[in-house]
Order: sequence, then C-alpha cells, then structure tokens
Amino acid sequence: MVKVVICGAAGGIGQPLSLLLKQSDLISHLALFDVVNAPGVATDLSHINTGSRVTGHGKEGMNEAMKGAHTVVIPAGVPRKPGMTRDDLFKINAGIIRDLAEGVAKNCPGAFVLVISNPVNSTVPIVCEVLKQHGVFNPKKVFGISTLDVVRSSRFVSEIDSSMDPRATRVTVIGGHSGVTIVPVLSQIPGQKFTKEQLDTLTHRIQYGGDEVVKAKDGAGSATLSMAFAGARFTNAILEATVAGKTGLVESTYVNLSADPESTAAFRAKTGLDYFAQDVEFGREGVAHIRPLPHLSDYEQALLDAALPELKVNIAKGTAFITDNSKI
Ligand SMILES: NC(=O)C1=CN([C@@H]2O[C@H](COP(=O)(O)OP(=O)(O)OC[C@H]3O[C@@H](n4cnc5c(N)ncnc54)[C@H](O)[C@@H]3O)[C@@H](O)[C@H]2O)C=CC1
Ligand SMILES: O=C([O-])CC(=O)C(=O)O
Repeated sequence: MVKVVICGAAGGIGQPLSLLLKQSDLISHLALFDVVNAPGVATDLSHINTGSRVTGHGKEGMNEAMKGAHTVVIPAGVPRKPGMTRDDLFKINAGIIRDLAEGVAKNCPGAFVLVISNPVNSTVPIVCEVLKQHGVFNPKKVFGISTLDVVRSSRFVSEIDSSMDPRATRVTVIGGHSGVTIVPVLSQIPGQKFTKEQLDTLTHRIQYGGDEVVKAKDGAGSATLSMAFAGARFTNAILEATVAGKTGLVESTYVNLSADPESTAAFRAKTGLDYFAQDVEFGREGVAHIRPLPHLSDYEQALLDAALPELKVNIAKGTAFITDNSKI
C-alpha cells in the first residue's frame, strides 16, 4: 500500500498536482487534505479510471489523511502577490508548515516529506527541526522541491538555442529557491557555450522566473501549473526510487546536508551551511548520495558567493522559528 498525501490539495498547485499524481501506477491511495474544498476535489478525481483510491479530508481531517502515509507533499499556504518576496510569506506559511510537520511526526514519522511551500529556504529547516524535536528526523527523507528552477532552466536555454531539446537538456541548479540564492550551473551543459550577455539574460530569468509569473498573474497568485508539473516530476522520481527500486535517478533538490555527511563535510566546514540545493542521487531510503559541487565557472562562483549570505539568513530564520519556540 503506497499512500501519498497532498496537503493544500484544493489550491492552485494542489489541484493540478493531484491530477498528475492520479496517473501514477505506483500510488495506491491518494489522500487529499485541505482546510477548504478537499472532499469536492477528491470526489471529482476519484472518477478517473486509474488504480489509486482517492479520499478527501477537510479541516479536521489532517490526522486521518496522514495516517500511515508513504509520502507527504506540501503545497499548503499562501502564494505571493506582486511586490512581495518569498520571505514575506514566512509570517503566515511558517506556522502552517510547523503544524503539518507535527502531523507527519505523529501520524507517519517514516514518511518522505516533499516541501513546495515558500519560502522553501526556510520551510525545509522548519520541517526538519519539528521532526528532530519528535525524535523522528531522517535527513534522507526531507526535500525542498526546487525542480521548477531546473524545469525553467531547461526551457529557457532551449529558447536561446533552438537545437537544444528542452526535455533532454538537464541543468544542475544549486543553492536555494529564491532570487540570488538560485544558482544555475549553465557551464556544465554539454556542448554549450553562452556569451556573457546570454549568461546574464538566462541567469536573471531563471533566478526571477517566479516573479515573471507573479507579475503576469497580476495579483491572482504565482506559478501553479508549471509548479504542479515540476512537483509531479519530483514526486514520481521519489516513488520510482523508493517504491519501484529504480536506480540512477538524479534531481537538484534542497536538502539537509547531514543526509550524506561524508560527501558534504568539506562544503559544510567551508560555508557553515546545513542546507543546500544540489544534485542528489535517489535510492530506496531517499537520499542515496549528494553529489559534490560541479565545477563552477568564475561567473558561477561569483553567483554562489552572492547566494551564501542570504541562504544563511533564510536557514537561521526557519531553524529559530522552531528552536526558539520549543513549546509547540
Ligand atoms: N517550490 C516552488 O518552486 C514553488 C512554491 N510555491 C509555493 O506553494 C504554495 C502554494 O501556492 P498555491 O497553490 O499557488 O496557493 P493557493 O492559495 O492556491 O493554495 C494553497 C492551498 O493551501 C491550503 N491551506 C492553507 N493552510 C492550510 C493548512 N494548514 N493545511 C492544509 N491546507 C492549507 C489553502 O486552503 C489552499 O487551498 C505557496 O507558498 C507558494 O509560494 C509556488 C510555486 C513554486
Ligand atoms: O515565485 C513564487 O512566489 C513562486 C515560486 O516559488 C516560483 O514560481 O518559483
């Protein structure tokens, strides 16, 4: 029995993500939790003729939804409006994520937890700290989904060079998931050599792709459909590795570096960071290996240097939200 829970399932991301995951043959039970409209969305999806059972769980239904889950995907919380940074969402989303992490600790302490809610740089540390307080933290099982940065990179590169197939062009994106903390490693794309001007354009567009959507939606929210695509790609990769035992799966994702202490020791000592997005190889237990940093060009090294201070502040903020409020 593979139960996957979507928290925030009736939202802009939650609905299309649930639709995409209803198509997975690796899921036997899709449990949709939201404080509004979950039963309606669940009933609608439940008529689709794939193998999984779908259940809907409203406001009081978190425990029931999470009981025995294999994987919990979290796109719950508020999205940005024009003029806001992702960090501006912390005030509301931090408490939502803390409560959901509590639910995981109590109902499915061994589950894989895939965090979409922003600010990801801080919400992932919140989840980890809550699980630590409950004595159930396994760093191999908690992920911040930064796949949309990778998806955008592949697409935007193909718009500059039409000979590149956006599906086949894999781009490593390191750092975090907001503005300058997003560091695309474009120098490692095989056979590709961008001019400085192209690099500037591509890098800015990848770092601020989220803002492009927020602006275009003009007050109606942020990326939902492309995020659902990215979220489904990431969740499917986790399920293929952990349920089906498929090997060789790699995604750039934001993780706690203690998931692979050996491989990350030097980087942690040098930067003082406990969380970072990097290429991660998946295995049966989740993180199998965090790859060492790829070779960075001088351009990318400068981007990384600019990313580190903000990332550090974001991580400290998420961590302190739990460790300084330890009576949750
Ligand atoms: N990681 C990434 O790359 C991306 C992250 N995001 C983030 O995803 C989050 C969700 O975005 P949207 O789906 O557009 O927002 P939305 O407002 O359309 O949907 C959020 C859903 O969460 C539900 N919700 C609120 N509190 C809840 C709780 N305590 N338990 C369960 N459900 C709860 C709401 O009722 C709503 O249905 C935002 O924080 C946004 O910034 C958005 C795009 C990309
Ligand atoms: O920009 C936002 O607020 C949503 C997001 O994380 C993205 O689209 O990358």
